[in-house]
Parts: sequence; C-alpha cells; structure tokens
Amino acid sequence: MKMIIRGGRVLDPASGRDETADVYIRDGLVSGPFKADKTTRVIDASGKIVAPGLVDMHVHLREPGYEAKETIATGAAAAVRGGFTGVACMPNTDPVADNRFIIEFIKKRAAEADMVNVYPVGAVTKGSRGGEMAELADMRDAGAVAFSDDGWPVMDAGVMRRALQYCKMLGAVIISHCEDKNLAAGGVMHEGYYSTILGLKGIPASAEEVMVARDIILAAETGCPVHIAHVSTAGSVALVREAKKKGLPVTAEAAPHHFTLTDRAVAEYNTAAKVNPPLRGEADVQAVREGLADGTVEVIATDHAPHTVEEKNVEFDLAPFGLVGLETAVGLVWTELVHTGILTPLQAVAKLSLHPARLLGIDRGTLAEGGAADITVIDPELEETVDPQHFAGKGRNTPFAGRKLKGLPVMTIVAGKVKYER
Ligand SMILES: NC(=O)N[C@@H](CC(=O)O)C(=O)O
Ligand SMILES: [Zn+2]
Ligand SMILES: [Zn+2]
Repeated sequence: MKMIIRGGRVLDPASGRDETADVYIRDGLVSGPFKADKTTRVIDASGKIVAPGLVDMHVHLREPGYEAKETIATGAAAAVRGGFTGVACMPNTDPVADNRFIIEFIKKRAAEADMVNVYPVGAVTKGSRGGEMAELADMRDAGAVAFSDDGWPVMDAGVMRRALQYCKMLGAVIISHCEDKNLAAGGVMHEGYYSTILGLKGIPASAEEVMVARDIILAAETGCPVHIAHVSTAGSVALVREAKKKGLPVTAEAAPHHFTLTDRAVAEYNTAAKVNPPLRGEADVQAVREGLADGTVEVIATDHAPHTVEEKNVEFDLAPFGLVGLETAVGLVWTELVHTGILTPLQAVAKLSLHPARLLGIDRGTLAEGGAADITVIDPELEETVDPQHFAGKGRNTPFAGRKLKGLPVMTIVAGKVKYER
C-alpha cells in the first residue's frame, strides 16, 4: 500500500522541520518522493498538521486482571482515536508485570489487537510491593522498555538506589511515581483550601516533593537516569529545573489534567476528578505550564487510568484514583497550550512523540525517511465538545465531559496503515 499525505504542515522535531510538504509512505515506511499511481491513496492534509506518530509513555491498559476497566484491545482503540501510535503500559495489573511471562503476554495481546504499538513497562520490585527487586534483566530481554512500580512509590531508598544502578546497566530508565506514603496516608485530594471546605483528607504537596528530591539525589549519586512521572506541584517542577541545570540525568512528564484543572474540580465531590497525584492549586498548575514552556518538563503523558462506572460511582473517599486521558490529550494540549501560545506546535509535538520515544529508547518519534510510517494528522482548528459516550476505550471517568476542545487528531497511521480516521 502506497500513500501520499499532501500539503500538510509537516512537523518533525528531530530535525526542527516545520514546513508545508508532502509525506510519502511505501511498504509501511516513510519513503522518498514517488509518483502517485492507481494503487496510491492520496490524502489531502492542507490546513492540517502532519506529525510523527504520538507516543504516550504512561498508560494503564489493565490487562491482565482488570478487563472490566480496559483491555489491551480497547485501550489500543482509545489510543488511535486519541492520535497515539504507541503507548507504554504500566505494570500494575493482576498479576503485576514483574516477570518475562507477563511482558510476553502483553506483547502477544497487543499483536492480536493489531492496532497500536504497545511498549510494556516492567515492575521494579516483585509484585510492586517495594521489597525484593524483580527480574529486571529478564524482562528487559523480553521487551520491557522501562521499569516502574507506578501506582506505588519505591519507598525504600536502598531498593531504589540498587534498581537505578541495575537499570543503568540495562540501558533502561526508571519511571518514578513520587509519593511518600506516610505523608500521603489516607489523603484523597490535594491538601489545601478545598480539602478543608469539603472536609476531605488532603495529600500535601510535600508527599510528592520529598520523593522527587530523593530521586534526584539518588540520580546524582549513582549517575543513573530517573524519569519523574506525573509531576503536579510547583515544588516538583522547581526541583527538576534545578537538577537539570546541574546536568543531572533527570527527566519529567506532566499529564493534561495537571496543566488544565485545579482542585476546584473536586468541589462537587466529582469522583472523575479523583486522581493520584491529585489536582493541585492554581500556582501549581501555573508552574507545570511554565515547566512545559521552558523545557523542564519535556514529556506530556496521559496517565490514562480507566475504572468502571460502578467503581467510580461511590462516595468520594472510597472511589479509586485515576482518570482516562488518551482520547482528550491532543485536544487539551492544543486548547490549553498551543492556542494559548505556551508551546509552539513543534514543541507540543516533540513532547508527545520525539521526547518520550527517546526516553524509552524506541525507534520512533520522527518522520525521517526509512523509518516506520507511524504518523498522526491533527486538525488544529477542529472543535468538539467532549462526550465520554463516544470514547473507544471502556472508561468514562473523565473530568472533561462537556468541555470544548479545539485541535483534534483526524488520522492515525501505524506502520503505514490507517488505524483511525475521523
Ligand atoms: N493515577 C492514578 O490516579 N491511578 C493510577 C495509578 C498511578 O498512576 O499512580 C491507576 O492505576 O489507576
Ligand atoms: Zn503514578
Ligand atoms: Zn499511572
């Protein structure tokens, strides 16, 4: 199958390319120019952005074990509808992805779904219980792209230090869910004005920040890279910024909900706004935006965390943490960051494709000739009101229902095949 995507604004952050051009696809790869014949599909992309396929380095696909929330197939469908050609899935499944057999199972399921590239993340510790280290080398060998106990922190600094040293040897990054369990204990939302008003137990900013500081100290001491998942506070952004200034191997990601919403979204005890780390205050949201703008936060990742309606439809205290993000991410990035001038389109695309691909060490995130034809086409002017009933994923737990978004994915191409078309 041959394809020509004509006349779009081609953005390729790897080369800084930003120009109106045609993109050619042949045999699943980006190719040099050729003449269209009867077998060539020609797509008119005028007025649209043509970007390397977007990579979400932080999603929860829930399989094995929690198939009522999501499966690899439904998560993959949500991904392509959201403009993503690749997703890295977290190991907090049942059983936990802490050995090569689960990693292989995930890859097999992903191949059967034949929709999107799925990059499994292996657990740092057995069962993600924070004690004994998991079989990292074995999982790496089976295809784990990174390691994380996401959902839980690695509370024991000694274990974290040893895991970092291992991961450096393996050439894989550790993705750290920064949460001091003692400081966060029992909290269900951000500790601040709204937690007081609502009478809900708060999670202080310090619960995140002491762990970010610890991980930076360990990265400095060992020289091993650490990636901070879902940064949510002004203090975390400042710590990462300082670490980078010192040249330490520290990177960070932010989720759309953390650069868009404050803890005010919880005000009607809306469990769709219950997430970990929690939605923070105004100054935190501002700081995350500044961190994105100045390059401190180089990745945007959704932390797509589907739960069933039944699980979320309970008292706020009892509801699970997490919200779905795959199908609203591009719209939120464009509406909140690009149309507002915080990021250029090229910067936004870099944070959604090239940067996560580089961190995971995968051969994606560029439109260079000869590479896999994973491509996302975005209409920056297209508007839509979020309606969770239209989601391809199983989760309906979004705090963005009814919100108007401008800038949406209109075509998702994986290895030269159109997997989503609006
Ligand atoms: N973010 C969340 O609120 N929940 C995630 C776990 C996590 O990312 O820490 C989940 O698995 O549901
Ligand atoms: Zn987490
Ligand atoms: Zn997560």
